[in-house]
Amino acid sequence: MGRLVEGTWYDEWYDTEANDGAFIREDSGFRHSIEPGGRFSPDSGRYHLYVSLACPWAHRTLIMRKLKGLESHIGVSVVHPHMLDEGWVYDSPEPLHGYTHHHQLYTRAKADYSGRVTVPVLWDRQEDTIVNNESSEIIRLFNSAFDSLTGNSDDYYPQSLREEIERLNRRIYDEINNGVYKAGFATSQQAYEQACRTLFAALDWLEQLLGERRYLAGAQVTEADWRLFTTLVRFDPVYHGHFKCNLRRIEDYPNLAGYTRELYQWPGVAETVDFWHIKQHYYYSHGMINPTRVVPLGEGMDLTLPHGRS
Ligand SMILES: N[C@@H](CCC(=O)N[C@@H](CS)C(=O)NCC(=O)O)C(=O)O
Repeated sequence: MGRLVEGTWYDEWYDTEANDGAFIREDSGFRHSIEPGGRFSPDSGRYHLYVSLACPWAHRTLIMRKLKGLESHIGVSVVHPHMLDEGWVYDSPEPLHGYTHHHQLYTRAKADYSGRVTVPVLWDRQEDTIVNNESSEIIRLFNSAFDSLTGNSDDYYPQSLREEIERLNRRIYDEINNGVYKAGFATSQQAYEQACRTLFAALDWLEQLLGERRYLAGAQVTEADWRLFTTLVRFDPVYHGHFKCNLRRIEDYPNLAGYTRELYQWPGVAETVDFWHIKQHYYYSHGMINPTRVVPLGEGMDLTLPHGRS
């Protein structure tokens, strides 16, 4: 774990001291768009996606790449699950530049880059730079920018539901997606308890909502569901133990459990879920939380059982 400061790599853990033990996530640094006729146009083979199979943010982009039929148009490289003092690394050199370290991509894009070095990264081969490293924006690019290329016009961010999706995303991001990290990375009792209680209040809210609606925004699956799914699928095997989010398991929530199973069983989605990477990454990488780096055996609930939602 570390960061770049003016293009030089420094090994350091998150600084929570300045914030009374609370973890505060840094904003992503590259935020370009892809549009026909723009600087970055939606061409086949032009873009490459760098991901971790463990990372819930990167996982969103893999799901959207799959659902939108982009696999033959956008290549993928996967980092090793252990993120240690050199940050994310590649088992074998990545195909575009032969780099072994993910931070080399950041300094390739910006020689004096300062900030965290995260996945996912969407890379442009043509300009040899990072288009975007913010998953919430990458999934929206995937949702619509390449439709004329793929002929796939499935819409996970439909105009008529945008307001509701944004409302859901805001609370789910803050209290659940990022909420598990706030609980897990907290270094004071108070910061942990606050994050943990807020997280479970939000899960209780969703349990009720999913008793009234098939999917979060109503009758159709939207990006809000996929953004939530990548946290839910990691919850019982990792966040419940490793991040101390242990007031309840997802399996203890009938609606959330069925919903997680349904989304896992959605065509193409199970192939994007890799529990070996997920467990290895969290339990092995965070030495300050799990100093022995022993990885537990359990994988949480059986996601292949009938989901029972209709
Ligand atoms: N806001 C970013 C967050 C991405 C993120 O934090 N990824 C984690 C992996 S789960 C990472 O690469 N962390 C490395 C670090 O913080 O140094 C997004 O959603 O794309």
